[in-house]
Parts: sequence; structure tokens; C-alpha cells
Amino acid sequence: MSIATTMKNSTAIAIGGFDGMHIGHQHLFAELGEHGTIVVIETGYANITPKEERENFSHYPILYLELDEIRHLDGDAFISLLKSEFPKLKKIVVGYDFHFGKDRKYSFEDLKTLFSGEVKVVEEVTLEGDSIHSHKIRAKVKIGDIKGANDFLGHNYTIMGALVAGQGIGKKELVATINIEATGFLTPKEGVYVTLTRIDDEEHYHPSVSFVGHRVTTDGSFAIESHILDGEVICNKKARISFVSFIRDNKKFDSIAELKKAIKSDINIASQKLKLLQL
Ligand SMILES: Cc1cc2nc3c(=O)[nH]c(=O)nc-3n(C[C@H](O)[C@H](O)[C@H](O)COP(=O)(O)O)c2cc1C
Ligand SMILES: Nc1ncnc2c1ncn2[C@@H]1O[C@H](COP(=O)(O)OP(=O)(O)O)[C@@H](O)[C@H]1O
Repeated sequence: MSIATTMKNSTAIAIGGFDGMHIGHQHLFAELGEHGTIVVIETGYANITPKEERENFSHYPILYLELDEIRHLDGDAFISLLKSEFPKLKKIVVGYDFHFGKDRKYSFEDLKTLFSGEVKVVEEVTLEGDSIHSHKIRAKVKIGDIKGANDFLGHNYTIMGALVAGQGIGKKELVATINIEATGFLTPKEGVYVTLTRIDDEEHYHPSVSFVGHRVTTDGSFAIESHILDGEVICNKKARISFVSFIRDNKKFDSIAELKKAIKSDINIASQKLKLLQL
């Protein structure tokens, strides 16, 4: 069945921005049942799972609505739009803090009056007493708290980008790296990370160690680069880097030899950490 047909046959939808597809969002999807669709309201701010990246974290089809195209609608018009997109709609799933319309005028209470079917309101989802929200995940990624971000996400923070050329000194003098340009994704704090890297359309992820930041020791330019730990690989077009944990800050070394020593130690730390995860 085509995605369009699946959507037309949907009896339940979940509505929101859904940047991150985090644990809170997953609680909404758990209410959708067999014939569900996720309705993403695109604000233009999504940078944890920008655009279609959201599709990696749910098996439900996704309908994207641009905020600019719906913000002028009043409550009735919004429901009519949903009904026209989903003629069999019986259930709308939102979270406890869901608002829509001009100036976020309508809440789930209004939704219950406006919509004749069932409105399921999911209670606040928390982790150790802390409410899970995409803005908190962004804050964690920005300070390098990958572990904290991943705990909120329920999966590893993952970026994707097109292969770009490096300076060409890595392979000769340091270690070989895959350099990517991850447009649209939030950049984690500058530093070195334990990561998993997926190359082109391979099905599996390789153990890896990655550097994010300005290459202050060499040419000073910004790079996101991944060194694969389980052997030589060929990357043709793109790679996906999945962050596991933070190792250390970006640092200016006095010589390439010292940088090389630090990279060796990073490799050891990453190998050990990833070996432990496999147990
Ligand atoms: C694990 C790892 C750690 C790195 N740490 C630093 C660092 O602390 N400071 C720095 O200036 N560059 C660091 N780099 C980036 C190197 O400077 C970069 O790989 C080198 O300049 C070669 O670049 P190229 O691949 O574009 O040729 C690191 C790279 C790797 C793979
Ligand atoms: N922690 C949470 N607990 C319950 N519902 C949530 C939570 N976070 C988001 N939601 C719900 O998920 C939908 C998408 O919310 P959105 O605003 O995109 O998430 P966030 O607040 O994380 O940016 C909304 O219906 C919202 O109410």
C-alpha cells in the first residue's frame, strides 16, 4: 500500500513538532494503534531530527504541515483540515502541553470541544523527575552531555551528512578519517566522541571515534570527522555518525606528534567503551 493510501486510511494521528522523536514523543506514538499517522508541524527549528530524519525513529507514516501555512487557521478550520487529510479520523493524540493556533491560543481542552472523536492527552513524560523536551536535549548536546541527551532521546543522537574532502594530512600523518558536512543538524560541543558510524547505505554501524570542531592544531577550519576502528573502509557519498559518549575537549597541540599521541589514546578509550557496550 502506498504511504498516501495508508495515511488516508488512518484512524488515529499524533500532532506536534516531534524534533528528536524522544521518549516523550514515543509515548504518544504508543497510543496510535494499527492505523496511525504522525502529523509534524514544521516550525523550521528542528535540528535534532531535521526533516525526514524523523522517519528513522518510527514506523508510522509522517505528514508534514508547515507552521506558516496553518498558523492563521482557527480551531474549526484546523480540525476541518485534519478531517480532509484523514477522512476516517477517530482519535487525536497530543501531549499535556500541546497548543495550536495563533499565539498558541488553543489547548487540548479546546481540541476536546472542537473534535467529535476521541482526544487522548498523554501525561507529562519525565526521566528521574525531569520533563523530557527537545529544547533540553539541544542544551545537552551543546554542552557535550551526549549521555544525558541519549537518555532523553531513547536512542543515540545521530547526524548525517555528505562526504567532503579533508585536508589530506589525516591518512598520511595521523589516522584516516571520513569528513562530513552535516547541514541542518545541531553541532555537538567541540571535542572528541565515542561514536558509531554508518557508511553510505550500509546496514550496519562501525565502531568509531569522531572529532567535531575547529582543527586548531592544523589549519583551523571546522570539521566533523570519523575514524573507523574496525579496518579500512571506503565511503563514497555520505555517512551517519551516532554519538555514544564524550571523550575530551578540542585542544591545540604543539606538534602533530602530540596530536597523534592524543588520537591514539582517544582510539583506545573508544575501543574499550564500545567493546564494553557489546557485552
Ligand atoms: C580522534 C581525533 C581527535 C582529534 N583531536 C583533535 C584535537 O584535539 N585538536 C585538533 O586540532 N584536531 C584534532 N583532530 C583533527 C585533526 O586535526 C585532523 O584529523 C587532522 O587535521 C587531519 O585532517 P584531515 O582529515 O582533514 O586531513 C582530531 C581528529 C581525530 C580523528
Ligand atoms: N515530555 C513529554 N511528555 C508528554 N508529552 C510530550 C512531552 N514532550 C512533548 N510532548 C507532546 O508531544 C507532541 C510534540 O511536542 P513538541 O512540542 O514537538 O515536543 P518538545 O516539547 O519536546 O519540543 C505534543 O503533543 C506535546 O504535547
